[in-house]
Amino acid sequence: MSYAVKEMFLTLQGEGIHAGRRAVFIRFAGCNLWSGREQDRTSAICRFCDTDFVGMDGPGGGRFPDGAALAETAARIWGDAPREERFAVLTGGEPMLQVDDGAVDALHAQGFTIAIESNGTIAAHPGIDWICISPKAGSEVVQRRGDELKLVWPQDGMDIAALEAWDFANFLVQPMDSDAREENLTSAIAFAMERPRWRLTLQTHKMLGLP
Ligand SMILES: C[S@@+](CC[C@H](N)C(=O)[O-])C[C@H]1O[C@@H](n2cnc3c(N)ncnc32)[C@H](O)[C@@H]1O
Ligand SMILES: Nc1nc2[nH]cc(C(=O)O)c2c(=O)[nH]1
Ligand code: SF4
Ligand SMILES: [Mg+2]
Repeated sequence: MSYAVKEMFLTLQGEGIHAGRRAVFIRFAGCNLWSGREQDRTSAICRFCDTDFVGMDGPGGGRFPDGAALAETAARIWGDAPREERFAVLTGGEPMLQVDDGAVDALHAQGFTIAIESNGTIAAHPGIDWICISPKAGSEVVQRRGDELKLVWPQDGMDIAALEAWDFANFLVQPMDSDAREENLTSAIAFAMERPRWRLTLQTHKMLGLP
């Protein structure tokens, strides 16, 4: 199938266990928890999104006819750095609306280790090498195992004990970026102080001025 990609760019992973790692980000267009239109935000399931994922008009974005075209562009963006370190982060929008065998096999054929950032409402593709799930209150998460669970905090109506029963190797709490970011940071610090199983993660790319 073809893929609608908002943007594709080289940066450092800003969040989570792989923070600081060189990565090609592939931001797929569209999400199942919000249309991406501001007028729909207050009625959406996910209301705090910090990302423009509408359309295919960003840097490196476009319609890719098949996995080979997607992966060749990712490899070109990775450039001359060592091939054995190639690392791609599939995000969006919700990448699992589009990611399929064609994308995963072609990225692997180009030597990429593949990570995903997903809301977990659609099962992750089994070929993905690193699964990060970020649950959203009011949604049904079906992907309850993976490498990192990244809880954006605070979120009303989140059952933390239920999250802790899921099968993740790492439990991370990330302060919500909003007009209340300072209170949210204080709350996220308190969350991690009270629950030593959870680690604080910050959106370091925003501090560094990286995309
Ligand atoms: C834009 S989402 C795209 C991937 C997927 N739809 C998801 O929600 O996981 C990428 C990451 O940013 C997080 N995020 C989105 N808005 C945020 C905000 N305002 N503050 C902190 N993290 C946010 C999401 O929870 C997710 O972990
Ligand atoms: N540098 C950088 N790191 C990120 N980690 C997760 C991101 C995302 O939007 O999925 C993101 C992003 O947009 N930029
Ligand atoms: S699920 Fe992810 S991409 Fe969709 S609106 Fe929420 S944070 Fe944004
Ligand atoms: Mg982001």
